[in-house]
Amino acid sequence: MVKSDSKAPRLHAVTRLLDGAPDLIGLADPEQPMLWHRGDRGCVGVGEVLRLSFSGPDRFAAAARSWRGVAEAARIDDPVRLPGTGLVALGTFAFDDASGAESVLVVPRLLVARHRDRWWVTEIRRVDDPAATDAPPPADGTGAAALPAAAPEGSWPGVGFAAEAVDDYLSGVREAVGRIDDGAFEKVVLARRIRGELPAGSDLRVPLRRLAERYLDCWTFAVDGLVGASPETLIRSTGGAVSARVLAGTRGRHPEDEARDARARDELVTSAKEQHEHAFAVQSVVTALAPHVRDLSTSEEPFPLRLPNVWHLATDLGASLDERSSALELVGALHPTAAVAGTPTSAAVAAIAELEPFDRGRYSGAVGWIDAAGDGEWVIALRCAQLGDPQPGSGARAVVASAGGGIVAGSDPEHELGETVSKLRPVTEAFAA
Ligand SMILES: C=C(O[C@H]1C=CC=C(C(=O)O)[C@@H]1O)C(=O)O
Repeated sequence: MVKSDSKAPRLHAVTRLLDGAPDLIGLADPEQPMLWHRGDRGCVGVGEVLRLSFSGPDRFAAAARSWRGVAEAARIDDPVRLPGTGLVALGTFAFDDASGAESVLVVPRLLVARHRDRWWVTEIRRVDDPAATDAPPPADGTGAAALPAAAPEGSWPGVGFAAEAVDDYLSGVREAVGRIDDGAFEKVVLARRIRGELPAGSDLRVPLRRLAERYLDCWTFAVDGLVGASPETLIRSTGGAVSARVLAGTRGRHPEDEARDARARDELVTSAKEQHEHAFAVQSVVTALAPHVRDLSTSEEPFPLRLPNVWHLATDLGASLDERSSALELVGALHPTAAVAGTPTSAAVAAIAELEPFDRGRYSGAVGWIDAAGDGEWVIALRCAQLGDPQPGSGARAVVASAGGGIVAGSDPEHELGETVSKLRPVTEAFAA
């Protein structure tokens, strides 16, 4: 492992267009998948040439600095020049400054990717690796690269989950509402966890495919054992254009009953409490982004975003980048938004540390990718599960999923609990037998 403070290793990245249209999920490693996927865009990483590891309050800034060093030292042969061609790292960052979870940037050995109707492969080698050559990926005679072969999909026994400490969650929500009434803060996001066990040899491409096929408006991801499908874009930064999608305010869906489902949506859109909760989240993103951008605009009214499991109140933001901030620097400026922490931020983060009886790890942190130009896409790590290392002997892996919700004046603990059940559905259904 290369530590963030060591001299930047020299990488050589070669990108070539692909002739065919590979099944990206099929190419993922069954047990250690590395994936970023939404509709007709995405990438799969195979193997690993570099891993940078970070922790503590400086983790985003240290990662941005290290990545800039790696990118500047790299040799990049990229005639394709699309978002995500050339040298790319995928990453996942912990929520809390004091988290015991590692934040990482990982550069795969091979990246197979798609942007609409263009497909490409990037091969990355370490220049200091004696096995490295200057040879580009094998070409098929037309200048396009040849496709790697996908292994057939294996078995999926399924994971059943058990809830942890539901009473602690309910009493935490009651305590938070009391503190809000006393004026300690205005909003806090409290979460709870569920836990399961994945038998050895399970093929994680099965839940990833389910998430990608079902959650079309979400980014399906797998980075260093963090697997999920998030609807909330923290930041997308490509070629000087910046965008984000802020979510806060939720109702469970009722797809089996159209009238009831429409009532849930209308109730969400007209609820003063939900609009209030949403406004905090939008304001936190606008305030954090404003120093880095110009021409910042938002969708006029929060709109109802329909996902298979929930309705969310959503606001889309767009802007032009005003300086040479990389996507990672923007992530560092934005995190944690009021969609996952609360308002004011520091009081909310302190209340989370006190009222949630666990380390969130990477849940509600950031997950995404960055390229050598500093462009990238990062989502808030929601609707996801963290897989542990294989246990000695059995090879089974712990699977821990978390979900939370914004607590404001008037929040009802049982209602909030129900909301976390809806938010956990992407994971519980994708991991089911
Ligand atoms: C904190 C979570 O969701 C956030 C994103 C959308 C809506 C939210 C809400 O309505 O409370 C949360 O702020 C989660 O999914 O665990």
